[in-house]
Amino acid sequence: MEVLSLQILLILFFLSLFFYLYALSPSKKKPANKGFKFYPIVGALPEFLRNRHRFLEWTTETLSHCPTNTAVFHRPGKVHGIITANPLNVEYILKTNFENYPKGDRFINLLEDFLGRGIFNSDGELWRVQRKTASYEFNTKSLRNFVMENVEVEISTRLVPILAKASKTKQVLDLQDILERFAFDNICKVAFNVDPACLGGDGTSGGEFMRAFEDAATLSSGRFMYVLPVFWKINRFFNVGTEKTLRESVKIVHEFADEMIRSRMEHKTEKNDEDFLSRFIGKDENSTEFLRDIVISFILAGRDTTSSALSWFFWLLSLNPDVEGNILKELETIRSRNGKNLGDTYSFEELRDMHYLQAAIAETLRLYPPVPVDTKACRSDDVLPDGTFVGKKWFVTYHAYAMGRMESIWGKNCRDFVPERWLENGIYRQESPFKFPVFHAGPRMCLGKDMAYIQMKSIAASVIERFEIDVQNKEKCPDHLLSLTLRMKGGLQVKVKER
Ligand code: HEM
Repeated sequence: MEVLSLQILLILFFLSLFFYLYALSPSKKKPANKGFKFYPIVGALPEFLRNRHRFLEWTTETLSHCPTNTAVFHRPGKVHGIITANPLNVEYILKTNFENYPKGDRFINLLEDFLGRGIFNSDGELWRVQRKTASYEFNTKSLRNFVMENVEVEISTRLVPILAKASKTKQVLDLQDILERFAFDNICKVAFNVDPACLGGDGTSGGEFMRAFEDAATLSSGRFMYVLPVFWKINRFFNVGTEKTLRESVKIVHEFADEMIRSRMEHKTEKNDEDFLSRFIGKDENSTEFLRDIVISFILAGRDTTSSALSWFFWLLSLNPDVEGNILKELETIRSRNGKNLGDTYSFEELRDMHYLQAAIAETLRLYPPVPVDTKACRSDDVLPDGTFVGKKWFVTYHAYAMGRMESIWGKNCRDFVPERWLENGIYRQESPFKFPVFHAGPRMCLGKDMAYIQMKSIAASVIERFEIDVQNKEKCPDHLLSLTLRMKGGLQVKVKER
């Protein structure tokens, strides 16, 4: 409580100072490039506090008014950085001068209590070693088959029965919650061949693990929103407030993962080696802690990303019945071409042939990227391709959400939902990952992209061909809930009806 009062006092102090100095003429020092307003001493803090609840829209508006879609950001305490939505800069940061833009200590420290130094939260040699093993495993056919199999079982034994039941009882469901449970079950199977049964099953211990994981992810990422890092560090030191909850959640997650690892190591030869943990355990030199960090990073990466994408996809579909009609037509064509009945499992090749569905999902990702902003640290002074200077230790953020809404990249209809923009003669066409960095780009590009599309297309196809999804209050765009991924505040309330 005392710590909270101290924070409030400090914030009030900064705000009073700001009003004293600038309330009557706030635009005098406006930078020439129309970027963020900033003031001596307090930097962009007043603007940040005023817009924190609409962070993505505020930063998108600002970037779209800057000549090169890049803006400098000053916060108190020597925290400087740039935010960019410029594809040339993105290519330079993520690929051309990759070594100069690591995640950096600031980012790593924020997530370290939870993620340790897993692939998602490490740089340099530690990252390289994990990346090498993981990229080999991600490209194996056996992993793809394992994923396909698990997705199919989860769809047919849990997802479809839940929706069918709700269709009979006319119950309102939170589709986002269902998709998150689906993704969590799925990624736990792939990560360590354990079924937490969060969707449908009784989910007793798995449910606790999922809730703790959720809290740990949300509270760790909440540290990004502190005005000064010292505030969360004080809370952590005294073990109060959200830091106390975070510590408890992390403990549950770590204990659950440690137990999985211990038992798997004891019964090494009994389980088949399809999941990630077994594939990494194969290398004897890895410690339990190292294995835990890797597995937790994978769960984090594969958990909320696909469910976030699909939640926004179903909301957009409810506003665009013509797109839904085109997807239904595509599915019918594939079924009749291959002599399949409604409800039969789609093979990998059939999923690959769903070009229109892929385009509709990519279009969703463009407008609602699950990882809307991503931050790196600058190792030494540099100048970006658009001429922006970046200083040593500055943060460098690329803004995937803003990039999806830039007229300079996507043209006049950049805010419209148009799957056709991804198609050339009916065939899905990839975009440059620097224009569309939704899966990151360069050496650290997402390893789970193909896995994610398999999962998203399988779920979307199975749901759309069997059910009409009636999104409640669909005209209102759901509010954003920013944790590490872009989720919907209050979930996605739907009624379903069997076709
Ligand atoms: C729609 C779904 C997904 C999106 C949009 C997405 C996006 C991203 C992004 C933006 C990054 C870079 C994060 C950073 O370094 O700051 C990333 C990294 C990563 N993703 Fe995904 N992801 C998705 C699904 C998945 C899935 C299902 C997995 C499977 C486990 C996965 C595994 C990974 C891994 C391991 C990394 C770390 C790569 C590295 O640092 O070398 N992703 N993803």
